Amino acid sequence: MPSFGARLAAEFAASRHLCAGIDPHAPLLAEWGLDDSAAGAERMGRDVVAAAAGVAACVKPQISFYERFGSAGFAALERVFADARDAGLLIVADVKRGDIGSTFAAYAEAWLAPGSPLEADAMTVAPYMGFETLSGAFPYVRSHGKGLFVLAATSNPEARDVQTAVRGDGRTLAASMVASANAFNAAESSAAGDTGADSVGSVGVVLGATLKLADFGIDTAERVSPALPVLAPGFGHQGARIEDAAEIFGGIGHAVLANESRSILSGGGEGLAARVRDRAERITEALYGRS
Ligand SMILES: O=C(O)c1cc(=O)[nH]c(=O)n1[C@@H]1O[C@H](COP(=O)(O)O)[C@@H](O)[C@H]1O
Repeated sequence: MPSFGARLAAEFAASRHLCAGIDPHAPLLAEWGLDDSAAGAERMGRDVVAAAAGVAACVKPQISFYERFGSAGFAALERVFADARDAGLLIVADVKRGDIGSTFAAYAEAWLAPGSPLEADAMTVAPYMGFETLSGAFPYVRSHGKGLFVLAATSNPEARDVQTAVRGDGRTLAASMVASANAFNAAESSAAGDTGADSVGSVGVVLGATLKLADFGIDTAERVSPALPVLAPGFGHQGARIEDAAEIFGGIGHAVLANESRSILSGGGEGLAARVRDRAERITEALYGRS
């Protein structure tokens, strides 16, 4: 299995940078004429997968909306994942897990181990118990083509106080997560002898598109090798404009996955495919000046 970074690099080479969010909020299910149930959430998820196939780089199911329904929700999610795998879409499980190392390792097993019922390609992780607590996921990253997206500078306004806090070494908490992800990727690529100019790391960060990243101590002009994958939520409903992606992310924009969830899902199931295609074209145009 190629590394997650290599699989992302293939998506970027095909100019695919959209991450289609699967967030079955109750009001959206109602708008789609679906029940607020595991079956409704499954239908919406599978429809997003069908619309995103060949158009988006990945789908990002937000697990909370499935967890609401207990075991039925997880069974529904397994079928959404199966469709995504069949469609060749990368699956980013938005689980935002974080814990002491030994427990985190079990979360990593649940979401990243080959053959696990909920096997995804990458998961979102909360590093606020220490970046090193994430190490239980590293064997899946190293040997099974899996990836992580580490929360660094999140799109929500409440995050600012915590994530701009300055550590003893002078770095903001957000910038230290970026540095840790870059250091992991650099060490892995040199161990693997994969230092090509187009190489992409397997451990990325979450940077909200709603933010002025400089305020978080993040230097977007700094191009690193391997490239740092950036999962960028905040477009659409939270106010950031996909047209501004190049301006927001600067030199690190070429490895951005632009996520939109509610703005793609709202308006009912009918126009879904057109909305997904529209966002995919717009992000390509924003990053490359063409669609
Ligand atoms: O990790 C995430 O995906 C995430 C991080 C962040 O900083 N902000 C953020 O909104 N998200 C997720 O991205 C999605 C955004 O949804 P919309 O605002 O509807 O596009 C939700 O699933 C959030 O949980």
